[in-house]
Amino acid sequence: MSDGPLTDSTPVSSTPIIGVIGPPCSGKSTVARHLESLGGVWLNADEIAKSQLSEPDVIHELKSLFGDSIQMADGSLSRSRLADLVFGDDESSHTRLRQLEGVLHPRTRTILQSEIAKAKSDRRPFVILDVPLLLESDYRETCDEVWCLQVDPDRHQELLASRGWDAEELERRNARQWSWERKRLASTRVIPNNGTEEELRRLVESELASTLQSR
Ligand SMILES: CC(C)(COP(=O)(O)OP(=O)(O)OC[C@H]1O[C@@H](n2cnc3c(N)ncnc32)[C@H](O)[C@@H]1O)[C@@H](O)C(=O)NCCC(=O)NCCS
Ligand SMILES: Nc1ncnc2c1ncn2[C@@H]1O[C@H](COP(=O)(O)OP(=O)(O)OP(=O)(O)O)[C@@H](O)[C@H]1O
Repeated sequence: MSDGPLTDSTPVSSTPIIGVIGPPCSGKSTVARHLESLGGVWLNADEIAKSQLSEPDVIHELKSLFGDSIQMADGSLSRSRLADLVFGDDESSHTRLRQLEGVLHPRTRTILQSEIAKAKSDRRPFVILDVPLLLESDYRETCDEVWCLQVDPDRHQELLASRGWDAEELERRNARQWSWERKRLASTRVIPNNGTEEELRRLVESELASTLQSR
């Protein structure tokens, strides 16, 4: 492990951007959280997209697209109702997912780009770009490295269970993403996550050291 995060001597251009991708519920956020504890700036696209769902103009636009039933009594949008509308395997679900992405992705991209620019100007040691659809949304060229989580099927079932997801929930989301093989081919490192969190943390530290030393 290098002697700690890079200091202020980090030239602006050298803030490396590490993309983290992998199947749903495979450990991306766990990896990103540990990288953040090692000095990185964690940019979480899922959380940014979720935050947009409480913006009044987004609520208005999505209600006009999908109807009032997506809004709950407290005025917020129901993510589970939205998931049921967009993650089906019929053509109308595909259309609705494209409509939802059309509302959320441009906003998410603007925020991500602004946060990346800030991290560079602040000469932060590195940025973690935690974007499930990183490749599908053309962020590959933004990254200096892309780490792809790998999880064995049995282990994946355990992680899914800890989230309360069944195989069907995983499949309906997987079906709307690139295959794991295609993601691996576009990645610079594969991060197996088939052991304990401590083993994952140790692997993350050694891969980060390798990434920073190769700069
Ligand atoms: C439909 C929504 C409201 C469901 O919310 P929910 O809390 O159930 O899921 P959450 O947002 O935490 O996503 C969990 C996982 O689902 C998968 N997923 C989410 N959106 C998509 C999508 N558009 N295409 C494929 N997979 C997706 C990802 O693996 C993600 O990590 C939400 O997924 C959403 O708004 N998706 C559209 C915006 C988007 O594309 N987000 C991904 C950021 S790259
Ligand atoms: N090595 C591990 N040992 C035990 N639990 C783990 C391990 N890795 C991840 N988990 C747990 O599995 C669940 C999914 O992990 P995480 O949220 O990091 O996945 P994710 O890929 O970010 O999910 P999403 O697709 O929703 O973004 C979490 O409850 C997390 O605590």
